[in-house]
Amino acid sequence: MSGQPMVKAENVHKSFGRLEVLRGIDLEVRQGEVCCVIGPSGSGKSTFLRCINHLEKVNAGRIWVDGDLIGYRERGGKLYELREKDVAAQRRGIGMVFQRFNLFPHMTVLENVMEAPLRVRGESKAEVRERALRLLDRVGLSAKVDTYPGQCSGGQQQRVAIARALAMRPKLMLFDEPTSALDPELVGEVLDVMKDLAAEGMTMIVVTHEIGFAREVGDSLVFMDGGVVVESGGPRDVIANPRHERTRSFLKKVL
Ligand SMILES: Nc1ncnc2c1ncn2[C@@H]1O[C@H](COP(=O)(O)OP(=O)(O)OP(=O)(O)O)[C@@H](O)[C@H]1O
Repeated sequence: MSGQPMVKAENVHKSFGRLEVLRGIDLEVRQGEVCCVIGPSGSGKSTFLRCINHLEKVNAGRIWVDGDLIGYRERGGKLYELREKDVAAQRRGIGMVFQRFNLFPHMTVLENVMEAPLRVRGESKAEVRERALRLLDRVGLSAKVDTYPGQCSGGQQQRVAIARALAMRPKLMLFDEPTSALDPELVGEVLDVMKDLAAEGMTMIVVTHEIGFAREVGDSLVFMDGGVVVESGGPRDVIANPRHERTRSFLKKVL
């Protein structure tokens, strides 16, 4: 395992107007680690994920992904914001899966997975197509490649969204409550795909309410509340022996 963390966040602050949402987040995620993030609604989990790929700009603090400072260039102790095309290049290395799948409804499943690589890379259509088909096979959707998102279940659409993110060959995957919008019977099929990804060594940060998944698949568990990391550690440890009262009372509600 390399010495450099895949993700390093240092004293990250983010406010929306007067609302201070992140109040000094520190976090390190190693290469190949599955880091699960839990916490009450409004604690800043989504905002933190969005800061990692610069969908939100931090007000203070820094985030590095694979050694790259996200959104900024540092020179002479000062930070300069990167140009949009450089931010876009950084984002290509970071796959994100949202609660709502946001697929293009007028494109087939296969076209959805091919869209981004065709738009940004100099690969041939045949290469992109082959990779997209392989990824759709991997998420169990070979039979659905020529259908439209509207003809797929929520679980299938979310698996397409995962394949779409993987099509950019990310080094890091961010999941923002990927199963919260699904009917309960469809949750397992999405979690299984994520489990496989984890087993293949993908570095993942997963905001989730699925405590079972965090316990079983997570290498680390982070409990956020009020815009700070209240505690973190091995998932089984944090779940069985929370050190803080806030973690204890949150877990009591969700377990
Ligand atoms: N673009 C925005 N503008 C203003 N307020 C925002 C914005 N994005 C998030 N917020 C506010 O920031 C706070 C934290 O939101 P965030 O979505 O990060 O929390 P969360 O922990 O992910 O919650 P949940 O579990 O409900 O998704 C909330 O009060 C939310 O209303």
